[in-house]
Amino acid sequence: MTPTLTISRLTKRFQSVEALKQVSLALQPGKRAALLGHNGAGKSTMMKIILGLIPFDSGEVQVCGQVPGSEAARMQVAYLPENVAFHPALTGEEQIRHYLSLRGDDPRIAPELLARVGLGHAARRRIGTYSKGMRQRVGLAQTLIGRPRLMVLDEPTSGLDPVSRRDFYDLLDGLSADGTTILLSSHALTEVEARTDSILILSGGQLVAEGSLADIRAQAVLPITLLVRPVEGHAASLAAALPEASLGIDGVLRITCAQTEKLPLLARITSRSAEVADLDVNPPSLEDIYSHFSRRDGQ
Ligand SMILES: Nc1ncnc2c1ncn2[C@@H]1O[C@H](COP(=O)(O)OP(=O)(O)OP(=O)(O)O)[C@@H](O)[C@H]1O
Repeated sequence: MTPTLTISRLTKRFQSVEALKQVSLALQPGKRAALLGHNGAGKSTMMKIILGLIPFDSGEVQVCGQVPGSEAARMQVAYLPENVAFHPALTGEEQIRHYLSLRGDDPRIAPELLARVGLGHAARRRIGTYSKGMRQRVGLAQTLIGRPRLMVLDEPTSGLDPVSRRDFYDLLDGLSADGTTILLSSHALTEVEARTDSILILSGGQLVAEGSLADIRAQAVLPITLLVRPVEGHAASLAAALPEASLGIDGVLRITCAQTEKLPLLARITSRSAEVADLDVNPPSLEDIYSHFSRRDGQ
């Protein structure tokens, strides 16, 4: 399958700052990728290059097989900036009709696009009366124009409440199922962990981790935590049998171990199953993995 986005050895410098250093990646059709990184990691610079808004120094970038920013590429790419600004005096429907006309599409589909982002009920109200979340949805409706093959979304869920965030990711699921590739930047690690296919971590301009959460978890080789709840009256005997465990005030035994030690440890615990009321195995969270990779680069 031909990737929707291909970046190889991309380097971008602003005077003395090397904002992107030899970044290479490929996104396949229908994949949802989260771009993570500390402030100044190079996320916006990468998005601007993909959109063709700024030039780069070396490397190669192809958007749907085209040069970024070319008319052929722009026809297939949609962008949602972090802070969307619309004319407050226009209604949502008028604003989307305007964008449809600019692109030469039928303005009559504006209500349908607004309904898809959950704004059907407010389509004829002035944008000046919309909440931040509603304005964000107008932005999202605008990105649906022209059925783009690549959507570049800069912190699309900032300012959205939990239900709106869930609706937003449901919409992305539908778009990716139809083959649209989605690249979104976010600082909300928990939601991208659950709702994207791959994770890209930029640190100091370098792509320090790339892959599914399982892939990058394996690359990070971080310890896992086992939580063992003893049967009442057996905490002391179980703690004695598991000397590496620490007993919390909640009565739960906590053991941190390397991935390779997990199965032998589980065998030891289950051999005393009469004393164990419950057992949880907690792999490192995306937050742990993200801190690991960001720290590795001295951030
Ligand atoms: N026009 C510019 N001129 C000079 N330096 C710039 C310019 N644009 C970005 N930079 C620098 O390039 C680096 C990467 O910036 P970028 O905006 O891409 O980071 P980011 O990951 O998007 O950060 P944030 O999460 O804060 O938005 C930073 O050191 C920034 O100061």
